[in-house]
Amino acid sequence: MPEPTNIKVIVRVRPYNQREKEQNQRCIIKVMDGSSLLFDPDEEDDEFFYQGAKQQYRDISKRTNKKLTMEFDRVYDTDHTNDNLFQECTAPLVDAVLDGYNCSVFVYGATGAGKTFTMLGSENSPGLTFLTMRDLFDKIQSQNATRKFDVGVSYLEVYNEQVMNLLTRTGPLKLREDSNGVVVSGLVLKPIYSAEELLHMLTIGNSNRTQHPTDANAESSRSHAIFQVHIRITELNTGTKRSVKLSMIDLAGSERAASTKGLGMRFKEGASINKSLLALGNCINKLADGLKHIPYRDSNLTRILKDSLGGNCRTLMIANVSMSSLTYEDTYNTLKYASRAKKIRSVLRQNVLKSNLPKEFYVKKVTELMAEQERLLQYNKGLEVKLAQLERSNSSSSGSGYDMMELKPWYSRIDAVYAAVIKLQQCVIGLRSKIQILSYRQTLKKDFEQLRKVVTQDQRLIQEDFNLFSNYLAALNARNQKYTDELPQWRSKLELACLNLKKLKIEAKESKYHQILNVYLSNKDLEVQLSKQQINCSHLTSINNEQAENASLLRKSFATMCDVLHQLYNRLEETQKLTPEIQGVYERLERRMQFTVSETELSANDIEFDALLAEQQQENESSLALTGSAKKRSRDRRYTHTLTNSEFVLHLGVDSFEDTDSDTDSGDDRQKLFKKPRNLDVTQVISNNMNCRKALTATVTKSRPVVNHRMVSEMLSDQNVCSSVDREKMKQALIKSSKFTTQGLQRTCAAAIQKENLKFPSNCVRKSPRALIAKTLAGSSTTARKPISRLAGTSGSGVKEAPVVRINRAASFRVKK
Ligand SMILES: Nc1ncnc2c1ncn2[C@@H]1O[C@H](COP(=O)(O)OP(=O)(O)OP(=O)(O)O)[C@@H](O)[C@H]1O
Repeated sequence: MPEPTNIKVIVRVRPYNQREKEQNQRCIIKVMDGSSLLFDPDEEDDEFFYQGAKQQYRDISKRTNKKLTMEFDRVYDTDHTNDNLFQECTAPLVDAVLDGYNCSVFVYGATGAGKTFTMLGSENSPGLTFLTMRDLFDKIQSQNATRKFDVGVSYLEVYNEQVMNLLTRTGPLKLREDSNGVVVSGLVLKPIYSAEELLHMLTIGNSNRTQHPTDANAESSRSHAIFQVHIRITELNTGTKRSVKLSMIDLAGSERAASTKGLGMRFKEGASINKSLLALGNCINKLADGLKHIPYRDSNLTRILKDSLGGNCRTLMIANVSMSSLTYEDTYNTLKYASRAKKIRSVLRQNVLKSNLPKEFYVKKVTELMAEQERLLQYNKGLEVKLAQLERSNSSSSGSGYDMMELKPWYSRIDAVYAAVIKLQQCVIGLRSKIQILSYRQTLKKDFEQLRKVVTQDQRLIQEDFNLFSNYLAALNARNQKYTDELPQWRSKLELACLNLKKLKIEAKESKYHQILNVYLSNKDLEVQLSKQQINCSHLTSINNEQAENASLLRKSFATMCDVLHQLYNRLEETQKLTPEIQGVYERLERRMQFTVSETELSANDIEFDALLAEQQQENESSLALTGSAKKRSRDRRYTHTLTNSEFVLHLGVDSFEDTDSDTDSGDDRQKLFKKPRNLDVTQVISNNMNCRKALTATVTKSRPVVNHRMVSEMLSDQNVCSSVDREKMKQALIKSSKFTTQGLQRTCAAAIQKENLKFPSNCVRKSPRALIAKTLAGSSTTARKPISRLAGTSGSGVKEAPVVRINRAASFRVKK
């Protein structure tokens, strides 16, 4: 709020100077107390001497004393120092400046009255400007945490009505007026960051000030000096900005030309000074009288001081006077002006920078905020209504509402039962997996042992190794037995857990929360299924690794044995020691090896196997997504499928373990699914243990007789066999024998011919059996028929028995390998 205030006026009385002392002038100022003085008092010993004798009567030529008592805000006697003035008068102005008020201090008085001494002081006694600026910077430093200060200074002098920049010694500068008041054109503020810098600027300006000695003052300032500090204050928390200025003005001395005895330039200076001071006096008078029109424009000094005198400014006027009667008139004038100035009232307000935003912006903003407040109030009301509804529905747990507090115990019970089922299921399946793997190892070791016995000639070694083998086998047996013994115990625990689960499900069905609980139970069932799948998968991986390892070992051993065997066979043959028994063994061996299917058939198997895996995978995935009856139907389908592919199931050995959902699966089903692994023999292992493939190829091999039939027809065409009788017999015999592949059959025939007709090289049997047969037929029908008759079997039992073929074994084996 703007506050009306008066200019504060203080009077400072300086002591006598040397000249005054010498002239023994009387004291015209008597300081009565801190705020009043008596101008031109009566002299205490006002004695009148005439011709050296004291007279009883007063000197009638002497002027009567004025004895004017004057009141000011403060009167400082001669013994007061600059520091006293600072503490009492300008220090409070510093606080006012930092509060956002413009402040001015100006000194007024006759030349030599002590204005410069008061404002600038001396080395020993710094003046008000120095003390005030130092205090200002101290206070700025102490407020740096909450406010930002931008400080700039200017130092001007008005000399002979010209405005000069004392800091840059430039000018004259022009004055103009704008909305902010009087502005000095071209004046650039000097930014200041420390008190020292500021005082340095002050010193520079003082040194540039125009001074000339006068009769009244040896260092008389002939200009008005205006030192201004401009401060922009930014409140860091609110961002509010203020722009203030503190002006320290040292006026040139008011003087009478007579007293200064100025001539020429000095006279002109004096006239100019007097003109500006006269204008100042006029302004003060009119301001004191409360007139509206103030003639500030009468001089540059009053234009510059416009703010300080009648504007928004807290102003301190220091009237400097001498106590000597030598400056009687000047002192009287000074005191009169000071008294007048005391009556000037100004209206103060804090300087807060105006925002550039238009009023409409704030109106709009306020409207928006009010609308937002209204919206939030409505929203709040809505929330309160919803909260009340929720509280009501919570308190009444009837109807479709449910109470979590009641459901929690259900969830806890279900979780506990399912956790037990999953854990026990893991134990049972894990045990079975171990038993199966151990059984497999036992069987395999036994088979190996038998084979080793056959091939090892050193009986002593056999005995030693047999002991080791027996120990190993016994250890396997013991472990297997341990697991087998433990299994029933775990199975019964699992069954008990399944029973508990079943009871819990029935209980849940009868509960009022059955819908929620059913969903929860279904999820839990899926968790059980998932756990089972994971254990199965892990078992399959381990058993598959073991089998693959053994298969590799056996394959290598068998290859070596075949080589040895066929070398022995050749030796026997060469030495005519080949007996029908040995040949029969070979025959059986070859038959066993003929489980290998053709490339085409393998591809077909692969495709079917992949399709089956894909189907299985799909079912697994869909079973996870199914719940309730849909899941049950899906499971039934899967079990049916598994049973129809029993070979596949057997190979995996662990496909079906107990199903926890025992109310949907019969015990028989489980029994069927729970088969022990097959007792594997050597040939099964050689076939890479892919019994599952064999099972899957069963459907493919069904078409084999058709293939063979076509092959045999082709083979026994007119081109190959001349006699229709032989052809028919051979055809029948070969049709019965479904063990030959197309190429195998041709080679068999070719080998038989080659055996009988040694002129044919043996490699023809392998490379071009068909050509060999054709050549034979073309060369000699009897020669060609000879092996054929043998092939057809002369005993008459050829149809029932497998044809006895004298095969070139080496060629045959080479082909197979
Ligand atoms: N209060 C004081 N105590 C002691 N000496 C003072 C005091 N005031 C002024 N003087 C002395 O009086 C002399 C004149 O003072 P100063 O120069 O301040 O006068 P002035 O008013 O500035 O004169 P001008 O207007 O001519 O510049 C100086 O020598 C100064 O030291």
